[in-house]
Amino acid sequence: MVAPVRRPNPRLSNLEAPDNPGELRKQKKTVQIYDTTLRDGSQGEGISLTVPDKLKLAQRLDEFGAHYIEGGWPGSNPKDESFFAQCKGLDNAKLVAFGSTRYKGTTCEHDKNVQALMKADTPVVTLVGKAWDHQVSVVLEATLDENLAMISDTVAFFKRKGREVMLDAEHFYDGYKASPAYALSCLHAAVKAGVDVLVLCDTNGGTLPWEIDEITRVVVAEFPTVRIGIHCHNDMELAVSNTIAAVHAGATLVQGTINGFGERTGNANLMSIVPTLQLKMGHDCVGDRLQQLTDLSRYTDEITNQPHVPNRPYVGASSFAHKGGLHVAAVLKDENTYQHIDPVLVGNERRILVSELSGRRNILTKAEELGLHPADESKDGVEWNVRVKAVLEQVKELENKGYSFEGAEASLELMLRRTVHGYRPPFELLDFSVSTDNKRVVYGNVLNATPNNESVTQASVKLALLGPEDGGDQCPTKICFEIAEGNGPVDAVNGALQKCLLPVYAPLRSVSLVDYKVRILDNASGTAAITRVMVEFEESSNGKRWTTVYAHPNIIVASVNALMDGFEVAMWDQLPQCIING
Ligand SMILES: CC(=O)SCCNC(=O)CCNC(=O)[C@H](O)C(C)(C)COP(=O)(O)OP(=O)(O)OC[C@H]1O[C@@H](n2cnc3c(N)ncnc32)[C@H](O)[C@@H]1OP(=O)(O)O
Ligand SMILES: CC(C)C(=O)C(=O)O
Repeated sequence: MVAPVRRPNPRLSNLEAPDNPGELRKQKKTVQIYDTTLRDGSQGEGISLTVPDKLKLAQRLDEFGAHYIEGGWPGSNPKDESFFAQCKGLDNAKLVAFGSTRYKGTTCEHDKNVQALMKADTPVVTLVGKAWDHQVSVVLEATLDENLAMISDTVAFFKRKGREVMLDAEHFYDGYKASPAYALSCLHAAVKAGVDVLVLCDTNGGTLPWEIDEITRVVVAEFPTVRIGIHCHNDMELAVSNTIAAVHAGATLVQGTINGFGERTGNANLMSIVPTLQLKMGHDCVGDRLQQLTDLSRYTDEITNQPHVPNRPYVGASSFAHKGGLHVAAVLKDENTYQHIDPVLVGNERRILVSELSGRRNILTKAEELGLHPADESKDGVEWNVRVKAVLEQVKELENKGYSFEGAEASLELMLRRTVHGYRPPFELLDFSVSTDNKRVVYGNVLNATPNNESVTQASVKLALLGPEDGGDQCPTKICFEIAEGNGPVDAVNGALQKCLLPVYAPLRSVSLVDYKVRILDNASGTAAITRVMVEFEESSNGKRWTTVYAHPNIIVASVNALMDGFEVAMWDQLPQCIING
């Protein structure tokens, strides 16, 4: 039987945020966070979590203050079953097992999926039930009444077993638009069977925020004593907005995933929803633990082996990165001029970038971050401001030639340090040369010959090792000439440089080249194009990383200079060992 329904009342539609704090406080409520990264999130392409990964993530979500953690679908695969067998001792969150309502034509006692859910032995069970008549006919190939019985039987079964039960009403919004009476009757069937939470799903992600608002209000009014939840997908990039709209309309539980991971274009991103609910709408979700947000997001990227997305709101590396000179100047006077919140609230930080779009203040801030202070630098009578201006001009000029300092702060640091009065580089490159011999070699006998190319690259470098300024006779400048072979030009030059430098700067042994990126800047010039080389280094003793940049029409010149700069950075804090007779 289909239950009677109330039609949506357009006058109920109201997307305006309360505009006075009193009203906001009145509406402030706890919104429960239901994380489904371990279940719906792992339906995202490219995401495959091991059981230990799932256990670690569940632990982190628990520490973060999620109210519910959906661990998986126990009837789906052995991995999820094993997760439920091992996941014990969450402090704050309730563990949830997910599965579908019983299959048609059977009973809960005989349904494999239902029995697997039982075996998972979790305090909470979430059931997906169809709420769109079209899907019932086409996908389940069941009658509308049979679907209602599948919902109510399964909810009642788990209620009898003492579980907290949620119904994820699949396709609810599309179902409501197609047939409001039937969609609501699915919810009524669950409520009559004792369901604890009705979760309205925008399964295909195709519903607009004002439709979510209007339909959610109808459900909230229809079931005033039942908790209403929301589950959105991001097919129109509206999953976060739609979730927020549902809460504004009365939902008190939100389902979503960390970083929005999920099938197709993903699920609603809890990393945007939680701070918005707390900081903009005054609801309570995880309290002060909101400061763990950025860490949680990046930890999850690591564990799922996904690249960090810098422009993710709130948690991205660029979320509070300021580049334009005017913005930087303003933010330094008052952060709120170009920031909508204090990044500390979500565990993130403000960053100042340096590029051709910078003004003086970008450079001044960087210099301060590096501990270079005007007071130290005026010994030669040149004003600090004059130096900064010179560096700014150099940045703009070099970016015009193909450099990019945003991703290579070490090169900027070098430029700043080199302007400091009395700065003495640890070495100077006097000469270098590289040659590659490529020989065609034929292996085997005449009948069965395998042609191959064998190449050997050799590099030589001539360096002046400068030593300390006051080294005098004890530690004079030394000329070093070394030759090395390598797999290619960069490897060979690197080898020769290290031969010269290691005897003088022993700690350089723990420095390695971890990334090497080449980009052709004016591809119209073909092989004569300017090449930008970025080299990333790592100091293994402390995990410190830095990147240098150089641009030149000759890829080898660009690479050697970026390498040399990287070594210079590594040698700043190290005292040279003098070699008198080396
Ligand atoms: C919107 C969502 O995200 S829902 C979650 C989707 N996630 C997943 O499907 C991941 C886990 N799934 C699985 O491991 C498998 O699909 C299983 C174990 C659940 C089912 O596997 P199988 O029994 O081999 O069935 P299969 O996946 O081929 O087909 C699904 C069956 O479930 C039925 N079904 C679908 N939804 C429901 C539902 N809400 N209630 C009851 N039965 C349902 C379908 O009608 C179909 O049965 P049919 O083949 O008799 O028509
Ligand atoms: C099963 C549910 C929660 C789902 O993913 C959806 O309907 O979008």
